[in-house]
Amino acid sequence: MSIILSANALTAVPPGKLSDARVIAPGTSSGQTAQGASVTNDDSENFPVRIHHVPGRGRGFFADRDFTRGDEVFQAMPLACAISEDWVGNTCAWCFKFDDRRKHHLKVSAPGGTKHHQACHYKGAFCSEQCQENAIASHGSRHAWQRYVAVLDSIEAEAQRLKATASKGMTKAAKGKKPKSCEASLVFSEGKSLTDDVFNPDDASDDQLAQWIMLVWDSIIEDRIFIGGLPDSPYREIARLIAGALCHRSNKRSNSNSKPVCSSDPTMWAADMVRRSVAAEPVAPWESLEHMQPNEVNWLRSELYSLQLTRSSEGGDVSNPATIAPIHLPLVPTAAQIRLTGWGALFRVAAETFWLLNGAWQQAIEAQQLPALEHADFRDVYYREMANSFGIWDPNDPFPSENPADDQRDGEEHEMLGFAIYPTAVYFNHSCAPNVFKAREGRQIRFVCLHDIRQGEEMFISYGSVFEDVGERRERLQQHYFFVCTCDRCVAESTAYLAQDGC
Ligand SMILES: C[S@@+](CC[C@H](N)C(=O)[O-])C[C@H]1O[C@@H](n2cnc3c(N)ncnc32)[C@H](O)[C@@H]1O
Repeated sequence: MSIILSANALTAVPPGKLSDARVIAPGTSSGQTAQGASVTNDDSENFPVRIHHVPGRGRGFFADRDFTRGDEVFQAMPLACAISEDWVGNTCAWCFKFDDRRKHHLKVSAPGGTKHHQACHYKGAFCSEQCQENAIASHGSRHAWQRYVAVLDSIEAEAQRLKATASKGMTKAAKGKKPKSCEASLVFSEGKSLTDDVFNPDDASDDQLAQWIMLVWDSIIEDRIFIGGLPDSPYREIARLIAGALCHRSNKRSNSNSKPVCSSDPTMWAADMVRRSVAAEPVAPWESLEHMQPNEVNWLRSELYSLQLTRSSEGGDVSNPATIAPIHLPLVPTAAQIRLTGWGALFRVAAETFWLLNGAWQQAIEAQQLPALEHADFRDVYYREMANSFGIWDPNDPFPSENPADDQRDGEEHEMLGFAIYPTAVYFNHSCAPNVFKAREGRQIRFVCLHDIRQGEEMFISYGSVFEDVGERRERLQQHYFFVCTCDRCVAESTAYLAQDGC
């Protein structure tokens, strides 16, 4: 992907256009398309890639036939996207076409507003009536579309309210009155009362950690922790992206004709999802999101590790794990601990984003007949967006570039207009010497071979720049995607580096 994690991690890169219902026939080359091509749930053997598990990397896409440079692997369609606040007026909300003069004249606005309100407080714009119709159709009905826009409208109203409340708080503080918040000192207080009631997360299984996270979130909701904070702009955009995904799910659940996922074979359902998202449905199916790596536990482990490193700089030796004091977490986290400890603070941004969306959702529920927003539903999308979403870059990179080295650039020096979840494309692992290129065409991403690829080889994209040195690349990937890159190039370069250092 040019996975770019949006605000967080992988904002994968460039995507494409829709609505001409094209599917790449398996075995055809770039540009050759076929209406309703034959990738179906019953003949996934025609799907040109297979999903296999790779030790240390999880699932990955492997070529199921020989490809030559320039061949298209498949095309992917987003399930949900968010245009960044800075570019809402310039970017078509459907095909992502950019206009630096903000000439897209069809505004996305909630029904019933005044003319002034509609002109000034729109949630996006379309470059053509066709794009507007495509967007409405993607929600299944005009009513469902209006419901989605109403939620976007409420997010904006809620954000304005929080901004006003925050600036009142600042005025008070400036007059010498303390703001009510008790988070002034985010003390790292674990270890102060080491008892049997604590555990070391390094010793806990992923399932145990997932259950512990549930307890933290139950308390966040019950005790209304981190409520009223205004998350930064990228997280407000994530709130919009989650709103889009959850509205699609609500539409899906009310549509009794929707087709269940019937296979446990990952290649089978990937083939089915790609076929449906490109040919049959104008957005990727909701179930495709549920197959994606959830990332929440990986995120927590990575953040806790960073906290340990921060502390280690005051005495521990980062290169010697034995000197890094373990973090102890309470088995039953209390509201006070979540509010006041360093580990509790790790949940702040997600919680603020949840409360923002929840406030908006509450406003929209009654009029729009939406089900209540559960924190588990929110987290389902929030943590999957991390390390799994693709950046929408402008300009699109053409393929091939005049300079072949440019084919490996991943949005560098481009403007990121927003980000989107392409659930059928997330099985491309990363390599710092990728063999697949992400080419955005409007709303779609076409995955195109950078080199000849033999049947059985793994297919890789890059999750960001491949022009840094191995240390910088690994650090960025660890920070944004929570993994130590084990691609052949990183392994070779780090081995050469250690050999040079006499290690
Ligand atoms: C977008 S997902 C790719 C699909 C993923 N392997 C799965 O099973 O769903 C990104 C995740 O794959 C793994 N990954 C991708 N490329 C890797 C690499 N070069 N080295 C190690 N892990 C990698 C990491 O866990 C990363 O967070």
